[in-house]
This record gives sequence, C-alpha cells and structure tokens, in this order.
Amino acid sequence: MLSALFRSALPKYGRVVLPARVSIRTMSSSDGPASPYATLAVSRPAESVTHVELHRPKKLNAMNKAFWREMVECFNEIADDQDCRVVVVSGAGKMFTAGIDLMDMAGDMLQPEGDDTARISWNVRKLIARYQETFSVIEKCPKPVVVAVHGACIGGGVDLITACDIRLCTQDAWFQVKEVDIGLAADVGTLQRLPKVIGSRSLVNELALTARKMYADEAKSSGLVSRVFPDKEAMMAGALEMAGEMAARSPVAVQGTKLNLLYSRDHSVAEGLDYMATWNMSMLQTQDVMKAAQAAMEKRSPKEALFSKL
Ligand SMILES: CCC/C=C/C=C/C(=O)SCCNC(=O)CCNC(=O)[C@H](O)C(C)(C)COP(=O)(O)OP(=O)(O)OC[C@H]1O[C@@H](n2cnc3c(N)ncnc32)[C@H](O)[C@@H]1OP(=O)(O)O
Repeated sequence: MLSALFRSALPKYGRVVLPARVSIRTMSSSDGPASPYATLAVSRPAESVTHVELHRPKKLNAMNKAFWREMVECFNEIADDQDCRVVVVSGAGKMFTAGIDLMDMAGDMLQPEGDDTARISWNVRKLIARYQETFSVIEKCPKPVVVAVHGACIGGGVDLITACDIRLCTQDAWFQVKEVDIGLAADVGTLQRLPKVIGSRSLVNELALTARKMYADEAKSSGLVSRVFPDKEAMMAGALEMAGEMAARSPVAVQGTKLNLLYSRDHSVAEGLDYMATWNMSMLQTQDVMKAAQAAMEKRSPKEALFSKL
C-alpha cells in the first residue's frame, strides 16, 4: 500500500495540488455560516459548541498541505470566537484519518529547498515547526477540545488527538503511531505528548517503536481515551452532551481550568501552584463566582446561571 502510494506520488513532486472545495456536512440544523475551508467542515451543532470535522472522506481525511494550514487558521479563529466555548473534532466518512497525505506532502519532505546543507536544514526546520503548530494550536486554544475517533487514527492522527483535552472513540477504533513504518521519527507531537497521556512509558515506547495497532479496549485501559461508544452515532451524541456540560459552565472557570491543567502538566507542583495563585488573583474577581455560588445556595445547577461571553 505504502510503496504504491509513494510510486503514484513521485510524478507529482514539486507540483502544488490544490484540493477541491468540499460541501459542508453538519451535525445539526443549527449551523453557522458556510465553512471557508477545503479540508474542514465547521458547524455550530449546539449553543457555544463548534464542531470541526476533518472532511476529505474520499481520501480518508489524509492530511494534505491545505489541512496543515487550515487547522491553524481554524483554531486561531476559534480561540478568538466569543460564541464558542467548547470544540468537538471528528472525522467524516469511513475513518477518523489515514494520517499525513503521502502524495501531497512527499515533495515538501523529500525535496526540500535550499542552496546548501545549511540552508536546506534551515528550511526543513522551519517547515517542521510550521507543521508542529498545526496541532499545537489545539493545545493553545483556551477552549476545551473533545476529539471523537471512529475507525482508524493513523500517524498524524495520533499527533492530533494527543493535543486534544478529552479523547473518545468507537468500539471499532484503532490507533497507530505509524511514523517508523514510513522512515520517520514522529515529529509533530506524538513523542512529546503521548507519554504525558498514557501512564506506561513501556507501552508508549512499544507503540512508537513497533507501529503496532492499538484497538479501542486497550486505548481505554491505557488511558488514551476516556470513553468507548458502540458506534459513531452514539459517540457523537456523547461528545455533544459532554460539550454541552462544559459550555454551560462559567467560561472563566472552564478555560482557566484547561490552561492551568496544561501548565501543571509541564511544571512542578510548586510552580503550578504559584501560577494558579497568580491566575486566580484576577480571575476570582469574576462575577461568575457570585452567579454560580448563588445557584448553589439556591440548590440550582451551575448550568442555570447565565455567564457573560469571554
Ligand atoms: C512534518 C509532518 C510530519 C507528519 C508526519 C505524519 C506521519 C504519518 O501520518 S505516518 C502515516 C501515513 N499513513 C499511512 O501510512 C496510511 C496509508 N493508508 C493505508 O494504509 C490505507 O489507505 C488504510 C489502511 C488507511 C485504508 O485502506 P482502505 O483499503 O480502506 O482504503 P484505500 O483504498 O487504501 O484508500 C482510499 C483512498 O484514500 C487514499 N489514501 C489513503 N491513505 C492515504 C494517505 N495517507 N495519503 C494519501 N492518500 C491516502 C488512497 O490512495 C485511496 O485513494 P483513491 O485511490 O483515489 O481512491
């Protein structure tokens, strides 16, 4: 399969392949405006919830050049969108994603530009940093991101999901850190984030060094996903319900929680506590605390309080 893909990719080296615009498929009828992206379908399935769907189903949502750019544009917009409090990411069609587009990306990877080794290396470094940003934007986005995986999640797909905050999958899902199979050390997040997600270093090493597939049950028992659903329909309903729970709560509290959890992941407990105190010295002054406390005193759900946009 791989060699066939590369063979068919070879004549295309150096040519920019522009993907066709896709029609938009949405989770519900409460859509926002038409998606400006060729590889992503963006919709608003519920109040304050944005759905980002990887949308190249005929190519199994393989990640072409447009995708790597559009994810950055899309998540930067979401980060600034006051009408969005939670994001759900999923894949259209047969599977979540077949990973990097081996045909569209081969030129960039195998024929880098530059007059000498230093310049070629410089350009490759810049290129890799740019591709890393495609998934780092998910982590940098202050809104929680729930990812819902069905079928295969290969290579770049694992880089993507490890940058998300909550991972769900269907019973038929499988995950593969495939990079060693195509001669690469994974370079856009898996090797950095997967060890923070899965407790067992040995398991991470095994998956990354052998490229073996991991199926849904093991993904759950290892902590890669927190819930497994019987099928995609049930998973999307579960993802939306979870998103609704977060979207109904104070965005000051929810976004502060995401950012501090991430900070603490990468720092000592003492540093995390210090950062938290500095964070909350201003955020505790929000009107949201009073509103939520009042709801609690009146034995109402925190979801019944109305919080301003952030
Ligand atoms: C600096 C950036 C760093 C990023 C690194 C990322 C690395 C990776 O992602 S490594 C992983 C790369 N992916 C693969 O190796 C998977 C390749 N695909 C497959 O093995 C099979 O397609 C798969 C098992 C996923 C599904 O097989 P199935 O028989 O169900 O479908 P196919 O007929 O093979 O595919 C349907 C059409 O999709 C095209 N396609 C599938 N995968 C890719 C891909 N990765 N890149 C480009 N195109 C892909 C396939 O060619 C078919 O297209 P068509 O012939 O036009 O119908």
